[in-house]
Amino acid sequence: MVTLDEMSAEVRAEVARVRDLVARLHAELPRWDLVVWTAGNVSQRVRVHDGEDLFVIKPSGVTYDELTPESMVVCTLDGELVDGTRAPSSDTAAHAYVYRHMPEVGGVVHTHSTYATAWAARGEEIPCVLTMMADEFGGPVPIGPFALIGDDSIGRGIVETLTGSRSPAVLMRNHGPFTIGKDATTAVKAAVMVEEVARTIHVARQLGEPVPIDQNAIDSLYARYQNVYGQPAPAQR
Ligand SMILES: O=C(CO)[C@@H](O)[C@H](O)COP(=O)(O)O
Repeated sequence: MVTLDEMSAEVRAEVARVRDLVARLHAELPRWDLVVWTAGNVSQRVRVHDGEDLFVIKPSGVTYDELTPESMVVCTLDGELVDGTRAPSSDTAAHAYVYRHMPEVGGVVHTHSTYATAWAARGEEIPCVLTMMADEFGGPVPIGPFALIGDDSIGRGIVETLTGSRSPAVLMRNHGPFTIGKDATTAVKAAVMVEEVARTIHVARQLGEPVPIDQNAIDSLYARYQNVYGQPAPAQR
């Protein structure tokens, strides 16, 4: 087993930075009411230029108020422990599978947020009937297959469902949302947004049938939000 101490100073410095970031991002899950007790987890890939990538994930079953950068666990993309004093998340295999099969993904988040998980319990995708959905998801939020925790099943379901999809979120049937992003911050944002739209559309459906948005409008909204929205990128010096 490779250990972190055997790696370059550059890798060790990047692992320390990602540990701090992932520990701070875990606090966003209870902050946005996306988890209770120890449910959910966040990870981020550590890109290693002259070797195999790693990723940082939370330790299993540790309450959010006890999570620190030092408690974060470092694993290989095969889910093998590289550094950490505690057992890694029970979703480590799922995160690892996503990182192995979706090289563009830098962050993975799992929550049990109430409304998104309610849609997962019914195995029904969230229809794209809000401009916010078109912005963030580029269409509906899809349902992934039922899969037991502990092996590659969940990871395979995430990859099979999201490969080729605009959506950064998948509702794993009878389980809950998993989100991906270019980094963990982006994946946490997707977790916050999928809960928001799940709740809003649930409320809308109590009052009647939501009105669909024309596909051309969805495409236009998605392109604007993904490429224009927000502050312009700083000019290259
Ligand atoms: O969904 C499950 C268990 O069904 C897990 O994702 C828990 O929600 C978090 O597990 P740990 O990350 O604490 O191991």
